[in-house]
Amino acid sequence: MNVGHIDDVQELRKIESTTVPDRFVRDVDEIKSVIQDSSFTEHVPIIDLSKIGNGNYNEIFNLASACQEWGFFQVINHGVDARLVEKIEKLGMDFFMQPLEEKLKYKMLPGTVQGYGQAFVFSDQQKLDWCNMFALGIQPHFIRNPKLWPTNPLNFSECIDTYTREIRKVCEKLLRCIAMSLGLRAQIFEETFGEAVQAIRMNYYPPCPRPDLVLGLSPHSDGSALTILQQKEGGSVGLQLLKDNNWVSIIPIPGALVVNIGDTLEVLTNGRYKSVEHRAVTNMVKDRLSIVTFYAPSYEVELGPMPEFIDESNPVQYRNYLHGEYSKHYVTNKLQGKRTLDFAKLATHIPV
Ligand SMILES: O=C(O)CCC(=O)C(=O)O
Ligand SMILES: [Fe+2]
Repeated sequence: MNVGHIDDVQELRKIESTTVPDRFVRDVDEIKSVIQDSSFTEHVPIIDLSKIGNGNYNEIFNLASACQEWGFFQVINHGVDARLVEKIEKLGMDFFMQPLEEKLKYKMLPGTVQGYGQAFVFSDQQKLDWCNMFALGIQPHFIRNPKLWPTNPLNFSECIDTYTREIRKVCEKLLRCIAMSLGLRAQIFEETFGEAVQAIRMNYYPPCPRPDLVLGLSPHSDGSALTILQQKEGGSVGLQLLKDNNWVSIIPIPGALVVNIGDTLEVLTNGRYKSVEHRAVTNMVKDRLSIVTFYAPSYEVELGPMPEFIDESNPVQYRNYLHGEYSKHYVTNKLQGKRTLDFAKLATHIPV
């Protein structure tokens, strides 16, 4: 695989150029509406997780509509300690601010998705994202690569361990709530998933001299069941989702977690809850750190639409497959909107 030369965007930033290398410059149609129309003010729904814990059916109803209409929502009162959130953000920033040489000790090798670098680059023709990533497999334990767990900054790895354990509880709780919002038994996903796979990715977007020409992260849907994203306060607004053909910015609520439906839940619900295409854009003066958790079924689990979502007016839309096969397909293809899910989509028959 020849991925060509991949510039490290933080190093580019140090040159203080007013231009960006060609490999980062997107085609016009790809970039459209990166500069937001400020009159576009729709907000993703807000879900109060503490209300659901108290059996508030109204909030479950809100969750159902958030999943169905948006595929994205912000969660408040999620129970993760604010000090832990602050700590991982600080250590994450400290990690990215280290000299390149230190970070390259954990280099993400071409074609792999763990460590420091740019994932999803497979050819020297591919455009690059204005982003540095640091990713780790967390659970089950066998997906961990201990060589990639940093010794610097001090306590970073320990903090990742604590943080991911806390976030896992939120994932489990959210999946129970989502099951209830679909009229299913709360434990159904837990039972289906087996020993769930959990991974973390920190995305660091330095300021960019030409935010109008580049993307922070290419449009994609997530291959997970559920994704939880936390963003450092004071950073730029960067995450956008595609709704009714418009890119809508998610304005962060301090302390909230952004949650989105991944491809796996789309398949399981036979398209009732769909994964939504999203991307990140950059800013000329502000940087941004996002800390993202991907939560998915065990690799050995066979997935396909659940019978509860199939009837005469809702024919089967996806085939059955092992989650491990999908996961492999996902990480060996470039990010390209929702195209990755074609892997599972059945051809739709147009009646004649
Ligand atoms: O940084 C962001 O806002 C987007 C991150 C994301 O979509 C991802 O890591 O899958
Ligand atoms: Fe994503």
